[in-house]
Amino acid sequence: MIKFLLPYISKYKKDVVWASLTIAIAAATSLWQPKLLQQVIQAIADDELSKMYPLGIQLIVIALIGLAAGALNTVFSARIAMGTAADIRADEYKKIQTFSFGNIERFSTGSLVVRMTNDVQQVQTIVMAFFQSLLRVPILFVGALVLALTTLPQLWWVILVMVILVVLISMGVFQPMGKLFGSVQGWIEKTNNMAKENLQGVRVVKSFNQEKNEEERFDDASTQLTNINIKIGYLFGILMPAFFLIGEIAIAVSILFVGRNITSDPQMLGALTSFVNYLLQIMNAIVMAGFMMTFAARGMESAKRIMEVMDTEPDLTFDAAAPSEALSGDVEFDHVSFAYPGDDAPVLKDVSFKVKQGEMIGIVGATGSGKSTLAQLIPRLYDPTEGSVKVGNEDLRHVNEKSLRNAVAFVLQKAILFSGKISDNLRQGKSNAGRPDMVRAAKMAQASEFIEKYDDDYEHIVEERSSNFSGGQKQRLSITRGVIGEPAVLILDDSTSALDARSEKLVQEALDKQLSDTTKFVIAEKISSVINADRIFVMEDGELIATGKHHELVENSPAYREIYETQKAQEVID
Ligand SMILES: Nc1ncnc2c1ncn2[C@@H]1O[C@H](COP(=O)(O)OP(=O)(O)OP(=O)(O)O)[C@@H](O)[C@H]1O
Repeated sequence: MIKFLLPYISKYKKDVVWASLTIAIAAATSLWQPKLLQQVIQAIADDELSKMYPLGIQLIVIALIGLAAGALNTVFSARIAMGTAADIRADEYKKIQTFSFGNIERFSTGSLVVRMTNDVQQVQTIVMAFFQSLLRVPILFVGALVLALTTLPQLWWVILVMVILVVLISMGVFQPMGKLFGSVQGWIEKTNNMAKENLQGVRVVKSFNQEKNEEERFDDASTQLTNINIKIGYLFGILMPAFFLIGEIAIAVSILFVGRNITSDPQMLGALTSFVNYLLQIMNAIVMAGFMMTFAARGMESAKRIMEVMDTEPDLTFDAAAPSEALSGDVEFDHVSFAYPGDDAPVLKDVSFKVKQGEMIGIVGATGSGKSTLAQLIPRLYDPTEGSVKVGNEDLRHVNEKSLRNAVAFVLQKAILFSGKISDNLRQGKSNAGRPDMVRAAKMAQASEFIEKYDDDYEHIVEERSSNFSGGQKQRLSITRGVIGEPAVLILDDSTSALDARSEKLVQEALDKQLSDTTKFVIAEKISSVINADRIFVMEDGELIATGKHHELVENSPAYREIYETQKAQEVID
């Protein structure tokens, strides 16, 4: 953890120096106070009231210096802790941006969110605690020990017994507490995921009347989290009274052994008072060290989880040396097989085809046959396990990332828009798009009619999770974003499913006419959506079992004929 944190903390060298200095001053003042108190008591005992004033003033000044040093230390520690946390969060976010789909799926989005928020918060807490107690613990411990021993050396054994007892109890309590803190993180992640899933799927929850079930599921996880926190509370509950008891017994024993000397030796009263003070400071230092270790255990767990993210190599990187170029719309799969990362079963098996620029390809097949998977390899969301994928006659492993992103637009069935304005979302497809580009693209996607009804048309707000648009509207906006950059290759993955038949036909006609040079892959459930395609690919269990025009396939491919006839019969029933 130290190796991980050091480069971050070393950015705040000046604050580290100031935090250390101020805490050393604060610790020194708390060691000085009992000595002054001893002198005050001595002055009272000696009836030397003239000494009282300067001593009283000294006490107040020391207390004020201690207070100011403590306050300043909090400021410097907070600057280090918050700065470090912000830098880690930014680096983690940057790292996650380099992740492939596979990387993100392996962590799960919920886990990545907790690792970027709650775990960073834990690290921030430990850094803060560290700088607030960094020098305080050793200075207090050694200082109070030496001062106690010089004040009443005959009571060395009281100190020894107390230190042994406090250390033993600390070890017994802080160790299980550290373990419990570790498991708290896992349960926070689980409850966060549950809350996220429930809120995102709130329509399903409500329409299937699942509120009660969801509540129970959440309650179970939340109860587990509560139970762990209660156990931590119990341990704290034992810890504090145990320490107080040890402290009180140590004080009582000290008084018992030297108290009777007070009448014969008046100096003994002041010495005893300051000894007792130092005893408490020694105990304080050990307890603080225990807390630090527990915090460190929790922070370590979080730092480990952050480091896992930072140490993950993106399993798909683009060739930085590849030159930027305008790729043509030719697409080729050469004996491509593919299994999802972490899965052995191939989802695509030895798929080969060549598509010429400007062709329109329909892709049909049963659900789970591998249509979307095939499409995802074209913008290189994954690399094939075997074989190669080429766009513009270039193997994607040797293509410049920007060139590929400019060449291939992918429109998903589940339209995802970002909060902001419609225009912001469209500019994701073409960064310098002006209003005429937007109007032209929206017309192609049959989106202009509804966008232009808004007073602020293309500047209309997209709310979080695009909740102010219907499913069909979202799909149209998503298609608009896909076509606005006039890509060399356009993939529509079931992305007209929420459009009525007439709108779907209009979109296809517009794409045919206005994007005639663009290669189009249209994945469709209904054959009627791709009946006019230049070629139709038929997928079955990850294999490309037939290709051809509609009438050819009806004649030559029994699998295609079966799908077609089933759908035709269904249409008659409908
Ligand atoms: N991210 C993933 N990780 C692991 N397996 C996956 C993943 N996505 C899909 N699969 C599996 O790959 C197979 C092919 O899925 P794919 O989504 O490509 O099929 P599809 O033909 O597009 O289906 P549909 O018509 O239902 O969209 C399925 O068996 C599916 O379970």
